Amino acid sequence: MSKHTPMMEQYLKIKADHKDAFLFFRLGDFYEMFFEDAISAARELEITLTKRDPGQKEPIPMCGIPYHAAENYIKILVDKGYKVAICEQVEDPKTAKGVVKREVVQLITPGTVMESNMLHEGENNYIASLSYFKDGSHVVVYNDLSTGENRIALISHGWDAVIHELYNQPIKEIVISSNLPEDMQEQLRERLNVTLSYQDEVKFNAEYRDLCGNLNDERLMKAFSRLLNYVQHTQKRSLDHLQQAEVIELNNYLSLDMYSKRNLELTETIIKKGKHGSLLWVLDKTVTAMGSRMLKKWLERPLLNKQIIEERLEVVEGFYHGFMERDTLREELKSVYDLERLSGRIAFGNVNGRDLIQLKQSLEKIPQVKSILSQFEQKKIKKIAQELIFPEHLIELLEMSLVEDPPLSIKEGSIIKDGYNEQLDKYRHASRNGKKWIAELEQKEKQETKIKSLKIGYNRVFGYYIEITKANLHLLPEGKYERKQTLTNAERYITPELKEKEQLILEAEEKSIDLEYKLFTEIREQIKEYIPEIQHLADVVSKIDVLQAFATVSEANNYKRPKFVDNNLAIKSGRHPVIEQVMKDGSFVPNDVSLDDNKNILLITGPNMSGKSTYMRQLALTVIMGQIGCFVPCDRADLIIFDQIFTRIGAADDLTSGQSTFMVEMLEANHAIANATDKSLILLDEIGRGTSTYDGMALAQAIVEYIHNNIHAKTLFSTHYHELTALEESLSNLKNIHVRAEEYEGNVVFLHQIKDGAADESYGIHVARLAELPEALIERASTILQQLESEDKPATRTEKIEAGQLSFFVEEEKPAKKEKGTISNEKVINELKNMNLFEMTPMEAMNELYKLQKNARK
Ligand SMILES: Nc1ncnc2c1ncn2[C@@H]1O[C@H](COP(=O)(O)OP(=O)(O)OP(=O)(O)O)[C@@H](O)[C@H]1O
Repeated sequence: MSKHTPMMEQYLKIKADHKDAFLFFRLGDFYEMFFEDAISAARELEITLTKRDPGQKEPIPMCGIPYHAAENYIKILVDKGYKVAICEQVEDPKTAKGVVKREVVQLITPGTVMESNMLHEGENNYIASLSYFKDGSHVVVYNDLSTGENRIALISHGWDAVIHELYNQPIKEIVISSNLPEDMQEQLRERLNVTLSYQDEVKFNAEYRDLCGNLNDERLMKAFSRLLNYVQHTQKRSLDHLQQAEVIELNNYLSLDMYSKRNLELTETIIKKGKHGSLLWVLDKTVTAMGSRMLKKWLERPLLNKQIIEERLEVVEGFYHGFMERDTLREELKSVYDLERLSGRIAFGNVNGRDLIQLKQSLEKIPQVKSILSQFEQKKIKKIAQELIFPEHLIELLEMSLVEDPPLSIKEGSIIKDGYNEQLDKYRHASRNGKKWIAELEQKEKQETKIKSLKIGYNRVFGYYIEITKANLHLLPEGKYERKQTLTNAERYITPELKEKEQLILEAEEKSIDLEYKLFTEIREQIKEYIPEIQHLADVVSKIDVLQAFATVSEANNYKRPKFVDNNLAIKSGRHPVIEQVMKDGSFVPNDVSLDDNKNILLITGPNMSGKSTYMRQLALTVIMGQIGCFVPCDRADLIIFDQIFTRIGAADDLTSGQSTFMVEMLEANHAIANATDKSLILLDEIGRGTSTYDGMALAQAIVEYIHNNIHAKTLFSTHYHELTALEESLSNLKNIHVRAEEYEGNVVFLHQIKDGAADESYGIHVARLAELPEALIERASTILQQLESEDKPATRTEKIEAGQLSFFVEEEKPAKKEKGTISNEKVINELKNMNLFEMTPMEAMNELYKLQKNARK
């Protein structure tokens, strides 16, 4: 015998199929949760935990929420990464025999929400699927259910590349096979902060054929099926708006690894994780939510194809010069609603009348947008105007059928226009006539009874009634009306005629509401046919919006159209697009950059805080802006099309990865070295500072040499190791530059100007003074510095290099700059004796050993 009631049995059975979701179990006007779900939901939603059958030996924990307020609670849970299974009563309780039948009608998960209050306007909400194949390749599918977008990428360079690809995308949930090794699952959870879902079935369903378009790789089809199977399993309804899968050819885009996406703060800042302060924040002058989403996608995938970049720049230039027309264009675009998400809701079946009016108003704007575009001189802009094809019949349909200001609900009538449907007109006529008859009756009765305050009212319980105040009751002839209700100050009456009319009016109203609902759903079905056209239109409008935004931001900040050249990168008076905005007062100091094949490594020295990292970042951001087709912050730019950007910049240490600062530094450097080509841009900021001086300097030098000799990538390398500036003599393609600072009355003045040659001083102590460290401490540091400088002992860094210590990493030994005394064998033995091996890193030990051996051989 089961210890549970039949309803509880039903609950447990359904819950068993939805173990990873909160089961919202419909009981009358509430969604109830039981057992563990109730305990967790009470905690997460801050609602009261109660007990079912409290008298029993083992009462069941329970909590509930009113069904009409469910959306807010679902949002809280989904935002926290949980899933919610909505279990409804699927038969009428009045006619049900035994326990009412219940079923899960929808599974709401972080990646599949459709409700607009759970989505961010300018951001996609992706659910992704990840599949791996025996040949070592992986396939990632991105789907945004709210817009219908489907995109697929094949990644053939192993697992790391998958993480780099997925990083920083607005993914809320990833569908994987339950066989994916646990450590990989862990990385997805930790690094990407997403909900993981499992779908092992990847069978290709014939229904998906249209969505697959021209996918011809079995791996892509399988991965896509994983996603579609899951989405269908969770949504259990029409997904007609899903668009044909588009393959992302990763080789067509500038590749930005995870570190660069983060370090360059393209779409969000490192610390606050917000848009404010990112490059997106500066560039986002779009006026539609669709445009804003497209801009973000462009920023994440800058182009490699010069022709497409030039086409975008061409349009931006056209918009740039036609500023009056651009202003008008922006105004018109502002009234175009989110066509992508509207079409998603149409297919999904959750649009209301207001959404459809927004659709109509947006479509009505298109002819104006078209006509403004055709006023621009630029041919490419005129061409875009022709791409704005919009379904005129749809406007007619919406115009004919819907009132201008429909209510939010689609079940209470007042949506459909008079004249659209004959039957509806008849019902409305009957109801209006009935109401007119009642108004006339009121006048007639007033005259007959001479009671001026007599009125006819209506309430849901008694229907229509005649109301007479107690003070006037004496004027009413006995038995004229039938008494229905007594109030403190009045009596309410009815008459058979009034009830007869009431019957007619109510019947007509009820029928017209039902009919309106039916007509509305029919209109919605008809609109579904237009979804591909609306989506195409949305795409073109988004593109126009992004390109006008580029022109707007370029004009406002005096950016210049870049020229793309093959070899010699030259930027005149370049600026950092974000910092110059933050500084606002125009005090940002512009700097030139020159990188050619003969001098493709710039070694940057200069005091702390002088602007080394800023200079490096500004180059990367300029390159990215150019390759997305935007003008760039400078007076003139000859840019090269880079295939990849690698960065190791700033203090953006990856605390979540559980790695030490130095390890992260090495990982990032290694990633660059392993993947960069001579078409890549590498930015390395103070490599080696995370370890002991010698280790750090040795590694820094070895890395520069490696890039110089083997990779030939354009590289910016900043360092505090002044000793490295000597490399200019041995590495022919390396050039020293420095950021200028001057000392004035004992203080350092940062000029933020880049000059040729190496910096002569480090000014570290001056910066410490700026940071207001105690004066006594600063003085002590100055004394120690003087001592160190005057001692000139073998341990000074310059000497280490000159003694050849670092040539362990160098194939060809550098000529020593100055003669320094050699170390005698006795000294070697003494040094060996004094060496404290337990306090040395392996690298330090190796360096020492090498040095000793070298000296012993002399
Ligand atoms: N070109 C410039 N014009 C005006 N201000 C600048 C410029 N470059 C940098 N700065 C200012 O100087 C500050 C420090 O810059 P940055 O972090 O690039 O210095 P750094 O040399 O890399 O310092 P550290 O060596 O300590 O990392 C920036 O936050 C910015 O406010």
